[in-house]
Amino acid sequence: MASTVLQFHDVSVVRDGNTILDSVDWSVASDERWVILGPNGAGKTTLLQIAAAAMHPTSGTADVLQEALGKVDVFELRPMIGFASTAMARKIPRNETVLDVVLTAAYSVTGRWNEEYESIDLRRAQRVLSEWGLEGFADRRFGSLSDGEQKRVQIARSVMTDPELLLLDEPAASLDLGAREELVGLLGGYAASTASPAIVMVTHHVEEIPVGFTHAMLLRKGAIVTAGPLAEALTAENLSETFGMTIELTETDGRYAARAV
Ligand SMILES: Nc1ncnc2c1ncn2[C@@H]1O[C@H](COP(=O)(O)OP(=O)(O)OP(=O)(O)O)[C@@H](O)[C@H]1O
Repeated sequence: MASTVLQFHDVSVVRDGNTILDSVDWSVASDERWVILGPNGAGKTTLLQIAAAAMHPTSGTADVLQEALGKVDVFELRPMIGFASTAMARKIPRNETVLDVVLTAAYSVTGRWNEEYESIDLRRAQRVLSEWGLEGFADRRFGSLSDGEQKRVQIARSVMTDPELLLLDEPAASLDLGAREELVGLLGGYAASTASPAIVMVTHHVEEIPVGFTHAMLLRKGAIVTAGPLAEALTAENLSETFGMTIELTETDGRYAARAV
């Protein structure tokens, strides 16, 4: 049975007198796959930071994996959360091998030092690499990979610990069309598996929503425009309100495309 992995009640974040998140109520169940869309500065990354137990709300309550932020040791919570973002990627040493980038997730570190890895970790890392289309890449240096390959390594790293919640901040940003399609296809396959955790993905483009994603949140100026099942939330009308322009939305075989009218 599905359990609740995120429960936000009246969550606000204020920084330097600016309201970055404004009274957000949100609930995510373990079998849901969410996409979060909104203009630059809408608060998407801030929302993800709270979901990652990396930031506390200024007011309101946020339960992550059924633990209330502020009352739980976040260092116990974080290993159960996979988080892939550009900020995380910057911490990965360029000369680290792909295998070590993924393996070190088991120890919540970046950069291999003298840890002894169990063979079970090694086998899991190799399986995760092959699931993300990275067979044959184990010995390559992270810095020598293409953007698309690096993004897939980051996701492989974030699922290495078998998390209960997977957070992806713009996983397809800067990818060319082929690399994007490859990644969106892999994410769709991953999302379809009942063994996969709850997923929350921030993106700027509806074209990057994998087939099988179930829910959407549209954010504007820190406030929710709409949040709910994908078919109800992701409409031309809601996108137009979110981006402040008239937008046309099309859907073909579970993939979306949008443009201004
Ligand atoms: N520590 C901070 N102090 C002051 N302002 C901040 C801080 N962190 C974020 N902000 C501001 O909060 C707003 C929301 O930022 P956030 O990164 O969450 O937006 P976003 O929707 O992810 O944007 P983008 O799509 O451009 O990545 C921005 O205007 C940003 O400048």
